[in-house]
Amino acid sequence: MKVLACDGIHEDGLAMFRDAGWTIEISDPIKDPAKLSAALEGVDALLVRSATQVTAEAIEGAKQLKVIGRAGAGVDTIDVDAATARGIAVMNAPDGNTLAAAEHAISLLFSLARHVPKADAGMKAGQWPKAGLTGFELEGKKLGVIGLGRIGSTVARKAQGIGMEVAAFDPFLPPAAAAKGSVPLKTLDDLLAWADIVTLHIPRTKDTTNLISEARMRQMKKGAYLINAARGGLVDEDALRVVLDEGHLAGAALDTFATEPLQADSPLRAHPKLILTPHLGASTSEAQQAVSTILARQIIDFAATGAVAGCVNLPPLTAEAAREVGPWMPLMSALGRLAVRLVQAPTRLEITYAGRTDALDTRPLTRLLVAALLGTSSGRVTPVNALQEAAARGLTVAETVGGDGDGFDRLLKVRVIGENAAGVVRTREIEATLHRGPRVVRLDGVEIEFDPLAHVLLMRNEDRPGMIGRVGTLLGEAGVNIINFALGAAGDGQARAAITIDKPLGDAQIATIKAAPGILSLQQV
Ligand SMILES: NC(=O)c1ccc[n+]([C@@H]2O[C@H](COP(=O)([O-])OP(=O)(O)OC[C@H]3O[C@@H](n4cnc5c(N)ncnc54)[C@H](O)[C@@H]3O)[C@@H](O)[C@H]2O)c1
Ligand SMILES: O=C(O)CC[C@@H](O)C(=O)O
Repeated sequence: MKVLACDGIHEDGLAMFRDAGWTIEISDPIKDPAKLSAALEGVDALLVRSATQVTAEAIEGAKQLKVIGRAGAGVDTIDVDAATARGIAVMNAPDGNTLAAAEHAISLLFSLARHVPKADAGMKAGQWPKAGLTGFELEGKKLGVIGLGRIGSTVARKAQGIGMEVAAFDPFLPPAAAAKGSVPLKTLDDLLAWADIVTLHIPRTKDTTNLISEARMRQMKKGAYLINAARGGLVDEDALRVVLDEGHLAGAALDTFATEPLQADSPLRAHPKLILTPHLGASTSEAQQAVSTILARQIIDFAATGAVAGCVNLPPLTAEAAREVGPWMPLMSALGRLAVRLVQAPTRLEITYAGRTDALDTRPLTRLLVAALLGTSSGRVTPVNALQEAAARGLTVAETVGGDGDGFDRLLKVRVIGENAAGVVRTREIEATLHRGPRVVRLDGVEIEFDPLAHVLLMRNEDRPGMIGRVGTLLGEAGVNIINFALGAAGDGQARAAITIDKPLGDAQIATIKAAPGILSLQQV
């Protein structure tokens, strides 16, 4: 497995990849999508911070890429929709830099209150710039936090610690979290009108872009301050200069910008009421060590066991749950491939997990079966995009959990339904379990047992003596060994057989057996 690490990923995480046997390629930020696309050739996992933009174009041809890992929180630099459509998992490590980002926001708060950057610049320029740098005290001032998630709530706690009055706006906060928090919630309008300082801690999305528009800045108190250490594009930068010039806002501190790096000639750089830092929120050695190692653990485990943590486009699966579903995974893939051989172009798939299902997380199993079923025909389908692809291709997937295991500890029933070219609806049913490995135990209600991972011939024949011998002779003549011959009476004068063989048959050999008297159908799966 190979990882491409861009943007300066901390060595400790890279060492974990090396220890797990991965090959590592380290790169400076790759800004050109065509260059990134070329660099992704043969890469299984891409690691980025905020500099490398992972666009749809960049990952379009990345055949081997399985995971994009963001060593940090915001995934706005990654086209997650494009990654999902290509079946690529996107992971982040937001817990690793919460403290660093919160502390940086607090440092900007103090810098604004006490003019630290201006004082420092004046001193370095040979002045004694005391006059004009009178600040204000933070204790007793009102801090309005927009976004009370990991970073926002940490900022709130620290600001309360220095005696500030804190309130927040976060319409998406789960009610339980809102109820137990010590930070009162306000509407955005009320918060803007109430706060002496407003600090942003929300992701950049379609809905939050330019959230702090000129109109919103004008809702803030005259003489108030604004801090954006979350994401560029949340604040209208042109409007900010206008309200600062007019004196409506007294100052602002920005760590993040609509375009990064900020252009050398940006008018923001020269503004006397602005404090600027170059996206330093996560730049502590502790945070970089943490995000890199958290991400490495998540990606290594995902590749090795299927455990899913910190993934924005797959449901989580704990290591314990992954251990439980792990043995079922080869069976699911095999059943997906078998289902589509039985009914080509299916329109409906019904999966029932019966028997003991309490500890079984069925979501990854269903995704795996659907991925195998759809991936057989075309395109790159993985558990990440399986359900999306199913919907796009007109395949309805229904999952039922529970029901009688029919004597098995766990029994999996797969019904696959589709129409042939003549409009005839076909329904086939497979029942399978794990018993000394993957086992199909019934096919269309007939008890025949076989290993769906092996080379298998599925046969329908007239239920009369001599059939086994006839087929055995023909296979022997074809130089093929029979490993197992499972036969079951279908009750309609016909029998079903699953013949496990040691190597696949060629088309001509299949045609010869099919033509034998009494053989009604023969299919190699
Ligand atoms: N400057 C940096 O280096 C740096 C470092 C880390 C994170 N960040 C930024 O900080 C953001 C927040 O990180 P986090 O770990 O706290 O994320 P989080 O998901 O824990 O919290 C985000 C909060 O914002 C809320 N929210 C979403 N949309 C909102 C809206 N329109 N109005 C109000 N609240 C809204 C959510 O409900 C959530 O509670 C990240 O998305 C990232 O962009 C920046
Ligand atoms: O990697 C960085 O320096 C910034 C990361 C930060 O913006 C994040 O979203 O986690």
